[in-house]
Amino acid sequence: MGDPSNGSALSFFSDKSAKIFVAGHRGLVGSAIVRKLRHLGFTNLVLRTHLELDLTRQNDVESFFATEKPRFVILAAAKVGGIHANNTYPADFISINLQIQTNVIDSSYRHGVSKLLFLGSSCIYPKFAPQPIPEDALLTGPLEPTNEWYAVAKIAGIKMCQAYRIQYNWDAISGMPTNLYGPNDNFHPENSHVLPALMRRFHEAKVKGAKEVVVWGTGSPLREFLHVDDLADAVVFMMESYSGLGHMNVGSGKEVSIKELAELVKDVVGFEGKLVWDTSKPDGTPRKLMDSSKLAALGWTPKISLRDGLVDTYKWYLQHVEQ
Ligand SMILES: NC(=O)C1=CN([C@@H]2O[C@H](COP(=O)(O)OP(=O)(O)OC[C@H]3O[C@@H](n4cnc5c(N)ncnc54)[C@H](OP(=O)(O)O)[C@@H]3O)[C@@H](O)[C@H]2O)C=CC1
Ligand SMILES: C[C@H]1O[C@H](OP(=O)(O)OP(=O)(O)OC[C@H]2O[C@@H](n3cnc4c(=O)[nH]c(N)nc43)[C@H](O)[C@@H]2O)[C@@H](O)[C@@H](O)C1=O
Repeated sequence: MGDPSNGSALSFFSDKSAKIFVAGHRGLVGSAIVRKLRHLGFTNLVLRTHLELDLTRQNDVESFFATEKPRFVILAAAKVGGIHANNTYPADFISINLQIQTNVIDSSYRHGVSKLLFLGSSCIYPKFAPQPIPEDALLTGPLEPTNEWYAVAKIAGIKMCQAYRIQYNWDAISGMPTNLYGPNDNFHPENSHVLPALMRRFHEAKVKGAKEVVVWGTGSPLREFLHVDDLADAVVFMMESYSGLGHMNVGSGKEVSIKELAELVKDVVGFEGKLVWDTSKPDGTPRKLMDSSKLAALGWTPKISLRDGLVDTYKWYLQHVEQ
């Protein structure tokens, strides 16, 4: 067995015709990765919608890999949602995610994929982790209860990549993004994350001339936001430049309170009424700023400010979601 921290020396950028399976290509993250890969000149992307290939079905995933034999896999398919969805559908969040990632990681290995990147989330860390959160805070304390089922699945994904690297010297890496936003986000009123939920609510209130908008929780939790185009840039960067055993944090390094975020979204959307806080809704984890210095030391930094990213996302929302 070789050194599990080395993995493959194959360059991702050297062959733009290499077959790449981007799982979850219609989602927020997958669609940004596809945009980035196409922009870089990659020509051989293999893509399947959920309807065409349900990744929870082991036999179908197995046949897909046996037929398509991709060289690279970027796993951005998952059951995803905000605090309410995570808290309401714990069985879906743990079982669907465990199934998708187990099927895709194992079939990728067995069908000769050269390198796979698995995406987790900053919710893998303990609720009261040191801030900013270093990668080695993983499994040092209890999880935030509103998303522990999803977090346990994501931790299992990291460990599965590590186990396959250790046992088979296979190049599977994991990236842990912070809270993301951008084009193709989920703008569902209840099941989405805070940023798209507020953008929609403020927009609808502005259109209707409402006097106030309800925002969940106390407004005091702190969150770190990253535009999904920055994440896609980090993903291709890691595909080229990182082949290690440890998972890698991917954040903007900047945090805002939910109250500050709400004021910013309100301003970008142009809603002029007031905010009302519904404290019967959960705050979730009080703070989760990640320490992304490991990735920065390899040479990657984010480029899009929160305000610029919000303006860009609101333009997209007006063109694509608003009726
Ligand atoms: N959004 C965020 O703030 C964050 C996301 N992440 C991670 O990034 C990754 C992508 O998330 P995001 O883009 O936001 O999620 P989305 O919900 O926007 O997209 C998820 C994608 O997964 C696909 N999918 C879901 N279930 C299945 C299935 N059973 N079979 C096949 N495809 C399926 C969906 O396909 P279809 O469209 O065809 O239904 C969709 O394209 C996830 O691993 C998530 O944990 C990490 C941190 C933060
Ligand atoms: C990315 C991450 O996303 C989830 O964790 P979260 O960071 O808590 O995500 P959230 O965006 O849903 O909420 C952030 C904060 O914002 C507040 N908040 C206000 N008003 C609304 C609102 O209208 N909708 C939502 N969803 N939240 C609101 C809300 O009460 C909370 O204090 C994980 O489950 C997990 O999926 C994960 O990994």
